[in-house]
Amino acid sequence: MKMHLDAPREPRPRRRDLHANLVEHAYADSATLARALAAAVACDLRDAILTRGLGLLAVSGGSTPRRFLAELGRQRLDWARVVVTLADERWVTPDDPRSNARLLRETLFSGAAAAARFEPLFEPAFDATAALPRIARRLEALPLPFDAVVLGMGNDGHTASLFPGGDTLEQALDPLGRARVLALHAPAAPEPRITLTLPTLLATTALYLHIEGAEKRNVLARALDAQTRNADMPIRAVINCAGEPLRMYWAP
Ligand SMILES: O=C1O[C@H](COP(=O)(O)O)[C@@H](O)[C@H](O)[C@H]1O
Repeated sequence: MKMHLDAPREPRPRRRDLHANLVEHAYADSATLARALAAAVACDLRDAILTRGLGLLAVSGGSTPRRFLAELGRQRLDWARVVVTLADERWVTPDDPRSNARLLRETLFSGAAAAARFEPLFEPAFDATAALPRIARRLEALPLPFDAVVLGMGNDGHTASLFPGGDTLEQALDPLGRARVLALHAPAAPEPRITLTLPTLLATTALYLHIEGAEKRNVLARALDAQTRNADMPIRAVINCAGEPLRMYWAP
């Protein structure tokens, strides 16, 4: 397994293997976690810029990553050489408070990182399904693998917008599936979603899971239970299928 450095001068995290393919980095609080995760992702991007001239990053939305995204935007990086997309998007307009693109505008892209190129998972269209071909064309042009993918997780075990009960979940979880991105409707999701598929999320050099709080830790433990199926809690499919151990960043 590869070693990597956490943020310089920060207290060392508690680090332990929770599963053959899941390494936990536990921090004392959310602010320390955000700095450490931002420093780790910035290292991945700088390395990629040196190696191949650009850094390719996918980040998640929702409520958890706000502080991390703001920290990441403050990292010293040649942002003009970075391409950013989302792991998933809610089917709302880009100025809606639930838009993950809006979250990025308010955090990651509020300073120097605005020089990065952003590939949104949104196109003006009648609905998510109608927008999909245009979004997919843009995503297919990205030079995968990603250099870093940062996932979140909901309390039902969804990650990106791979929701239990989603109408296209089986296709989205197919490790050999060809689609990079799909539209998905799920009973638990308040609006239709656009999500990167499992093989797309796993096409990355570094794969992170950012979760906070005791409840999400318990959700993760349930996902790893022998009785759980990938389709019940899709985060399980990510952990089991990732080519490199998933780096879980957690704080209480
Ligand atoms: O809807 C979503 O939920 C998950 C988890 O969000 P959180 O608010 O519980 O942190 C997120 O990872 C995903 O990107 C988002 O669209």
